[in-house]
Amino acid sequence: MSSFIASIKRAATSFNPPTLPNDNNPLKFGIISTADISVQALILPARSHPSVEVYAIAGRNPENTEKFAKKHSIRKVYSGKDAYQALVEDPEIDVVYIPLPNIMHYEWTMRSLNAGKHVLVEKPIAMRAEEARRAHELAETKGLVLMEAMHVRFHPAVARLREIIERGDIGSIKHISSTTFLPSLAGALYTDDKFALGKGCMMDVGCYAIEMIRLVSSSVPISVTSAEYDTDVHHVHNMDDNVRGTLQLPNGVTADFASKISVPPRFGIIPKLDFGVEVVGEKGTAKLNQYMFPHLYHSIVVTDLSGKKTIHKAYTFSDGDGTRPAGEPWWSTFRYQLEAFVTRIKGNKPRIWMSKEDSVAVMQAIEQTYEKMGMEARPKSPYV
Ligand SMILES: NC(=O)C1=CN([C@@H]2O[C@H](COP(=O)(O)OP(=O)(O)OC[C@H]3O[C@@H](n4cnc5c(N)ncnc54)[C@H](OP(=O)(O)O)[C@@H]3O)[C@@H](O)[C@H]2O)C=CC1
Ligand SMILES: O=C1OC[C@@H](O)[C@H](O)[C@H]1O
Repeated sequence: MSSFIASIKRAATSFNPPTLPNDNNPLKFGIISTADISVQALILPARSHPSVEVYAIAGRNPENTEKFAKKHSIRKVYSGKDAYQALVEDPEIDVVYIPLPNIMHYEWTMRSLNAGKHVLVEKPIAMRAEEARRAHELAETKGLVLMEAMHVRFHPAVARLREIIERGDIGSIKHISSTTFLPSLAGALYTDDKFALGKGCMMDVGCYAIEMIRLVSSSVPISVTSAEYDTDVHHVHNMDDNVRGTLQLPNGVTADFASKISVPPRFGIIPKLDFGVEVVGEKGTAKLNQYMFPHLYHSIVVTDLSGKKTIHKAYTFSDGDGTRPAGEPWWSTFRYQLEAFVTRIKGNKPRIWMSKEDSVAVMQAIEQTYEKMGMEARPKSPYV
């Protein structure tokens, strides 16, 4: 009962976090578009980060954009046809956050970097591994920070799972299984026009399943050995859903993943979500249940060969210091991600990072999955 109440308290605080005053010279963030995800991914996390001010927003529709800015107390509004470019050129802005449809990520990352801004771009970083590489090369040349918002990496629960594996509790890894099942209420149904925007299950939640396998195994490269999909929920011939795949990792380790964005509710009403990663080792297994919203609840279940189970949980880090705080139990993956991103911009080393190599490896695995499914690859960015 007490853990249920603690979970409700964490959920309530994460949806309505305390607003801390900004420090003297906060980083000014500009958001390109009024995408819903910016609220969870940046606007709420920024409230409790003294070094972040969500300063500007750009949207295509003036009325919507004004309304969004007012609701979230954003000072500066750009709207209309040239709004995105005007925002990236705003000399006041230090960082651009890009929650645009996937097909637009590469273009607006390149435009923002060329305008001298640091960039936080939604997952997947681009349409192709080559675009991810080029974007990172430009960031390196310009001395700017670019990071793909692969938020599931950043929570202490994931770090704890890695510690358990690294200290040998389950012995050497043999197999990893990873699942991302999103309820149909939360996943947008695919229609024909979504292909051009770069949608598809692998570009949506499938990339998390791949990322979790990479993360717990610390493996680059990985290679996709088989993949299959269904189209029977959306009935759109080139839209993958219910993807199942297998992977080969270094040292003979194997993996499988399954991803769906349209899992029907249990009994017609209870949303069913499953974001789990299970690692099978020679001395036991370790499973992290619920890596997507781990601040709400999660568990890491370690089972030894005799069947004995030990449960671990981690809502904060145990080694907090001045540049890398321990966090708060209600901090979401997005709040920890923002902490790491700002730490890097300030020239310090974050505990966890999503590097160029990580982003390129995820994109490569997505490309390989489409190829193995015998499916048309998502379009490349038209931006040159
Ligand atoms: N981390 C997470 O948990 C989540 C991440 N995401 C990621 O965020 C990104 C955006 O998600 P998505 O579902 O595509 O969001 P939307 O379909 O809501 O699109 C985002 C915004 O892009 C702008 N836009 C510009 N051109 C177009 C266009 N041609 N069609 C539609 N919108 C356009 C619109 O803003 P405006 O009109 O204001 O300019 C729109 O609100 C994706 O990369 C997705 O992977 C999404 C959900 C959750
Ligand atoms: O990243 C995501 O996670 C949550 C989903 O609702 C969304 O479709 C996806 O892009």
